[in-house]
Amino acid sequence: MITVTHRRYVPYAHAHYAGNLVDGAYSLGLFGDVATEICIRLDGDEGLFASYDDVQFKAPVRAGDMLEITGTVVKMGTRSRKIDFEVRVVCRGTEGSAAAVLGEPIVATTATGTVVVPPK
Ligand SMILES: C/C=C/C(=O)SCCNC(=O)CCNC(=O)[C@H](O)C(C)(C)COP(=O)(O)OP(=O)(O)OC[C@H]1O[C@@H](n2cnc3c(N)ncnc32)[C@H](O)[C@@H]1OP(=O)(O)O
Repeated sequence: MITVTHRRYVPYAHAHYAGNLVDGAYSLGLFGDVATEICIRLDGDEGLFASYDDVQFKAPVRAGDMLEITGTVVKMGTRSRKIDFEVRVVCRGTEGSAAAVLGEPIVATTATGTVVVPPK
């Protein structure tokens, strides 16, 4: 099964809540981009997101985080592709412009969703 990984820096312009927290929808936007690449690689089309079965916000995403976003296709239907998603924080700001690579990535967001590609 195909896995696609994106890496993304979270700009401070996206901080939305106290403590520089980013809104949960930010992770869903990142999942959409990963799903788009999966659809292009599998089907030569950007595809359309049909639904999420489950979304879990397990730990905060903060401005200044470096994220790793993965999507793995777990089921191929005729036109539907079910995908498991995960956002992991791999680097985080400490103070001022100082930042560190985390020894153990933090799993921040997980989801399962379905994309649909057009008929061939
Ligand atoms: C990659 C990221 C992109 C985006 O984020 S795009 C922005 C958000 N998404 C949208 O705007 C999409 C809006 N929705 C639609 O346009 C349509 O709505 C769909 C194209 C998603 C589906 O419509 P239709 O093609 O007419 O569906 P069907 O012919 O009834 O089913 C085709 C396959 O898709 C599965 N499916 C349909 N709806 C859902 C659903 N809501 N959740 C899970 N699966 C769905 C079915 O089962 C079947 O699957 P099987 O081909 O494998 O047999």
